[in-house]
Amino acid sequence: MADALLTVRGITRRFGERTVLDAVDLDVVAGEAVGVVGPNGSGKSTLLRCIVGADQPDAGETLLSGQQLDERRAEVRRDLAVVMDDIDFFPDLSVVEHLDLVARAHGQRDAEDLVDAVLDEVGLMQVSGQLPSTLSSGQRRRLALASVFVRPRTLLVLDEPEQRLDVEGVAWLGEKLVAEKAAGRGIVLVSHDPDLVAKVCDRVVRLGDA
Ligand SMILES: Nc1ncnc2c1ncn2[C@@H]1O[C@H](COP(=O)(O)OP(=O)(O)OP(=O)(O)O)[C@@H](O)[C@H]1O
Repeated sequence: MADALLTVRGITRRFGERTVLDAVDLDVVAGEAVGVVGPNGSGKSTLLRCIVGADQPDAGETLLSGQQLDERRAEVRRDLAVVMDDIDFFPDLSVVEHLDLVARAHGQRDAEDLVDAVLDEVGLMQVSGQLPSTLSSGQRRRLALASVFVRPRTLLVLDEPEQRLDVEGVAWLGEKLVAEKAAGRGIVLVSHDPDLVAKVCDRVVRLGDA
């Protein structure tokens, strides 16, 4: 059995009387992508929030590489790359400065070359000197994705990463995520794009069928 990067057991989340997640299990091993799909309101984002520690489940546990998630530990933060809702950017740091900050804060060697390569890959080179407030919504999404690809990562947790990307952007994202798997990384992908899920995911967990 390959290394278990993520083990989710019995995650249950209730809001008032409503049980949104009822004992959900999910495993991701190295080099594997698991899709999480289901209709609006079925609990996909809630599940991801529980996995990354942004929300507290009523029951169940999440293990990263066999250990409880503790975001205070630098090695845990290094392993886990997350793109959820729009991330907040520093209003006074340019695109390249954001990526440089993320790469250096995570101790990446050759940060400058890495940032250059990712800027090129995500199509932000031309706007690299601009502030986030001057980017289009799709460009801001690309910046959020670029932030993941300039940092170390073992497990990617992505909530609708294709949002607001153009057709070429979604095609690029699919190729990139397949390459991430080939590099031995694990992926949890929430998406409403069936083609992206089919291209990237080895298995699918469906929520909201109860
Ligand atoms: N903090 C909260 N308080 C009350 N209800 C909440 C809270 N967070 C989520 N919910 C409810 O839980 C349900 C699941 O929400 P969630 O955002 O996980 O759905 P989703 O599957 O990601 O939906 P979408 O496809 O629209 O993104 C929704 O009915 C939502 O209203």
